[in-house]
Amino acid sequence: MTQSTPPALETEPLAAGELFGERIELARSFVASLAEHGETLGLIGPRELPQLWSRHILNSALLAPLLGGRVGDVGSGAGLPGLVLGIARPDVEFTLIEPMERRTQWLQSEVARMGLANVSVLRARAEELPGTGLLRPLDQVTARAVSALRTLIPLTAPLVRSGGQLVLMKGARAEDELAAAQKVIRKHRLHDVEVLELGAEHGVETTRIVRAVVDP
Ligand SMILES: C[S@@+](CC[C@H](N)C(=O)[O-])C[C@H]1O[C@@H](n2cnc3c(N)ncnc32)[C@H](O)[C@@H]1O
Repeated sequence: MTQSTPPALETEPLAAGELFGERIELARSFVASLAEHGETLGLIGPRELPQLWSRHILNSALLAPLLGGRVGDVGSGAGLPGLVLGIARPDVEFTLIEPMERRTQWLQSEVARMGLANVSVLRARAEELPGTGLLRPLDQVTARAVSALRTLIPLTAPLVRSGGQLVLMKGARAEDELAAAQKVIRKHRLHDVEVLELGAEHGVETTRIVRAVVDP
């Protein structure tokens, strides 16, 4: 019987230094830990290793310049984008909101291992948080690969203070999802809705962000 060789971890792209600056060692440490444990813990698939830096880590880090204040990341999973952003932006306070126990344990252990004082983990479903007192209204909410905008906006907008922002990572279908979400955009009184394309400025795969101001 032949044994297949596990796919190799992607070599760190040049843009990583640009995006993480002096935090690059912490980013490397997170990538190494995710590469070692991610598949066993069901956080990433085996085919993700050859694209771990470019498809996941740098893709998440692209949001860093858009953030400030208190930020919640809904559905963090392995830590994308919230934990990566917590590494890149130690001046911003992040709450990683994730309902699955195994994933929150992973997030908590990584936060403790890297000593990230600006990152906390909350085991919850986003829609169950408003009114509980567990989370003060946030300045911004991020999310990546959680659901289509039509369902994501009702999960995220109630967590944001009046005048705060949604910063939602979307792929090529951003405009289609926006068209299908017009009803919830009106219901949650979102305005200044825009699609930003990020990545080209760092020579990495581009990603599309839907950003909107919440005005309840
Ligand atoms: C496909 S994974 C994406 C994880 C990560 N954001 C990424 O980009 O790799 C979706 C994550 O959203 C979480 N999730 C699903 N519904 C949620 C909800 N209502 N509130 C908070 N998190 C939720 C799931 O547990 C899961 O970890």
